[in-house]
Amino acid sequence: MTATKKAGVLGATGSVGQKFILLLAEHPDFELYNLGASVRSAGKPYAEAVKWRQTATIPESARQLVVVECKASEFADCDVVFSGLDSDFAGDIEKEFKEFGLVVISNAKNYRRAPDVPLVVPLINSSHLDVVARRVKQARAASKKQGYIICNSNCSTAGLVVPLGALMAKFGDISDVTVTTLQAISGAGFSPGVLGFDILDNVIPYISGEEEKLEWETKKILGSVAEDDSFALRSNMTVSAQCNRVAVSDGHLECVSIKFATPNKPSVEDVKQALRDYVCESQTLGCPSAPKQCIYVLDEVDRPQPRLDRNRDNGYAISVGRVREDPVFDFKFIVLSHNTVIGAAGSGILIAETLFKKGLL
Ligand SMILES: NC(=O)C1=CN([C@@H]2O[C@H](COP(=O)(O)OP(=O)(O)OC[C@H]3O[C@@H](n4cnc5c(N)ncnc54)[C@H](OP(=O)(O)O)[C@@H]3O)[C@@H](O)[C@H]2O)C=CC1
Ligand SMILES: N[C@@H](CC(=O)OP(=O)(O)O)C(=O)O
Repeated sequence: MTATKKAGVLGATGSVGQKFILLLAEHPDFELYNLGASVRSAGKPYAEAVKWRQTATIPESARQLVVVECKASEFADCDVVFSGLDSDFAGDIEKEFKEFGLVVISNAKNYRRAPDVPLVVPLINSSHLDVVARRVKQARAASKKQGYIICNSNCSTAGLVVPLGALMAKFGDISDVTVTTLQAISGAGFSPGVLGFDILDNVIPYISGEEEKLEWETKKILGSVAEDDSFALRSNMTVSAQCNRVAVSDGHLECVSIKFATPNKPSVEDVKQALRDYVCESQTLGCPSAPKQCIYVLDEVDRPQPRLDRNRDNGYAISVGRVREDPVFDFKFIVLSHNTVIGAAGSGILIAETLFKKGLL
């Protein structure tokens, strides 16, 4: 099958960027067309510019592509641009791309709180893309090219909101959430990343800004779209997060407790079944990267585990285990998500596939 849409990747040499290269290399709809990174990398063939850290080898389709600077004019022919840029630089660069009329799907934090920017975890709130759909249709009717930014969430937030959203869809509002994360080192990126000496034989109980992101982004993602197309935060939910860095390469594990707003509580078996039954829009649309199952509920007492479970459905699925009653809240469980796939590059690709299926790219 020949890919029909040209894709650019910004930050192509980084932790998220390398995952984009792997996931897009054989993609049926998107062709790796332009790769961007800093001036340190620009001008070199990708294989020379990148310090490759994936277990799969560099795809042939990327090896010889010459990395360019992240200037919108270099990406003028792209139908979609995926950004895995360092957040120190993503703000200005993504804005320039949007103003140039390009579609940017960003992994950086810079625009997640912007009132007109959808913050999307495609397994749970792809409905927020409707805002973009309306803007694109209006622009097309006026024969204009519409640039816009869509953001992915923080990687820990992506894992958390999937079971929360699935349970809210079945049983109604959740009023209280506590989450303690054990986050992989790939989440800290490669430049400079976590020093081996700091993480070996150790756990670091602090990740800058992470707890605030989990507590805020969850409410935007699980919130609604107001009549004026702004995003209304879910105000009746309190989220409390504690974040830790652990010596795992990929895969964020999260210990979650939840309390439902309703006095009529489901049983543990009802909760497990609702998670297993959950179906997302990218599945019903037939998006090529959609997981076979959004949420795998594991019954083994010692699962999920990052090394054993992070690659379910190529990293696009979430694993949930140890679902049980909580003596303080209602239920507690463990969530595992692949931080650079469904927590980053994979989410971006599912968003683009959803736009493509809906004729918006
Ligand atoms: N890692 C993860 O699990 C997740 C990360 N994110 C977010 O995604 C983004 C990328 O993260 P990550 O891949 O981990 O980071 P890395 O540090 O691994 O990669 C950063 C990328 O940005 C490029 N870059 C740095 N400076 C500039 C510049 N001045 N101009 C253009 N490009 C530049 C680098 O290019 P060069 O090699 O040339 O320096 C590199 O390609 C961040 O905003 C991060 O917060 C989001 C979700 C999950
Ligand atoms: N901070 C996350 C990675 C991430 O998602 O960052 P951000 O929210 O800035 O995109 C981690 O360290 O694992």
